[in-house]
Amino acid sequence: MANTLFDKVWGAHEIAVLPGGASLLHVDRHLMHELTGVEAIKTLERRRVPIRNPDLTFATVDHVISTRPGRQAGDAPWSTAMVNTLREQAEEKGIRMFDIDRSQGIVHVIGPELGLTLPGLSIVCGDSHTCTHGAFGAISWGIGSSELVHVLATQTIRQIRPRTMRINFTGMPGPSITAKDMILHVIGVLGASAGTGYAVEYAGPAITALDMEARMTLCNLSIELGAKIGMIAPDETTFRYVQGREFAPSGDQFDRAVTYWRSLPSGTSASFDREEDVDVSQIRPQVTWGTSPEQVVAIDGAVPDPARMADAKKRLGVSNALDYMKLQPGQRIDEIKIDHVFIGSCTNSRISDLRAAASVVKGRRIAAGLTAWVVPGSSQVKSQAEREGLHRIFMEAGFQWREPGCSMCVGANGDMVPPGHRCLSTSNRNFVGRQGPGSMTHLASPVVAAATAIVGTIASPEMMERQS
Ligand SMILES: CC(C)[C@H](C(=O)O)[C@@H](O)C(=O)O
Ligand code: SF4
Repeated sequence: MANTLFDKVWGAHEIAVLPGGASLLHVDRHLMHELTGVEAIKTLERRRVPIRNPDLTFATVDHVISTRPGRQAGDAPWSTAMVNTLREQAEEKGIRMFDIDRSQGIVHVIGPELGLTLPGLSIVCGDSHTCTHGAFGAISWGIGSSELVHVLATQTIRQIRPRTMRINFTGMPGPSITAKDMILHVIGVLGASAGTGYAVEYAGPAITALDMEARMTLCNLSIELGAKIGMIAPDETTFRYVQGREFAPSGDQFDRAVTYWRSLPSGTSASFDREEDVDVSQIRPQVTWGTSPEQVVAIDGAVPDPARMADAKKRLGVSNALDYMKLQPGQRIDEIKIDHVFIGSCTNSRISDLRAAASVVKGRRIAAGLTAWVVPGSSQVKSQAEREGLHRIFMEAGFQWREPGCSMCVGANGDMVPPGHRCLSTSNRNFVGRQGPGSMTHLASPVVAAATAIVGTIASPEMMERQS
């Protein structure tokens, strides 16, 4: 039996199988942000335990840092203190920190951008969207606070080996369909807990055709499918992306690395604990209507009607979500009026996302009364966008152009959608209160976000064109 991509990478990191069956794995890269990192380092200090390998921990500030132009730290005393504490800790412990003067950004955007994220590595971070890095063929997952302390102290992690699942994307999606639509559709079809206990590999021609940024968007939502790990086999697209990045191997070492990386993809006879086929050939742009990413429909569809549902539990779930979202059963998606548009987050804040959104917005104005933000994923993305003049396109249309960070994805820094307001967001979670207490979130792709900002009701670029 040929091994899967997951089995090969896992096997290369397994130091021992512990009594009870869990594995002890070596951690190649530990990524850190202020919201979970600061406390972990304080715990180590209290216990007088040194950091085992500070060279393999890489820190940035993203969750609580202000995104206001001219920002230095937080917008509040507590967030400023948290950012400054991480700065002091990094300095003192010899941890490399990507601060606002140097490649700062959302941890899952800067890892790949700096070449820290590579095929075949094990990568952990105290953050559930660490699954993003699986786009490179790494095993990469979010860890909890006690695990974080363990990783800092030992550079290893104890982990129960997940089962393997392959999701085969069949058919090629139409030209206006993005990776965000593909993964939201998969979550809609399989459900938000389908991946629980599995490491998922995404495969098929529709996956191979994606560029690296789109692959990251897709893997980013693995945790919304329930899977801590989501992976895509490394290929020429991956190697081209990695080559020349700051922390990627270079020269001879790059060639040797590529030789190894070519051995990683699942063999043709690899077997998985579970396989699913999902047809993406007919899908339309996807928009969530409820309070879980699985509550998703096509943009030209309608909100479901719980009265038509046979299953009592499902009926209750749907009607609770509709109540919270202040929507009527059967209401058309394109009739939903939006107050806020947020283009950002580790899902969709990379340069290709901003280019796609800017191409929709160019020469137009956002709808009257609507607030629209663009928050680039990193300072590298921001500078690149500014070199291309994208910031001007957004600002001339009435968008706010902010500094990099998580921002309104979770509102940890105070960037929140006001209570009772409805936001079309390019992020990955639409949970109750996710973007602020009483806020309502609809998830969609950057092009849908851009068109929605212009029209004022949920719209695709095609719908926007038809209206003008
Ligand atoms: C705050 C952080 C720990 C959290 C996560 O783990 O994902 C956040 O990034 C999120 O997206 O909800
Ligand atoms: S952008 Fe959102 S999802 Fe991503 S790490 Fe930040 S808070 Fe979490």
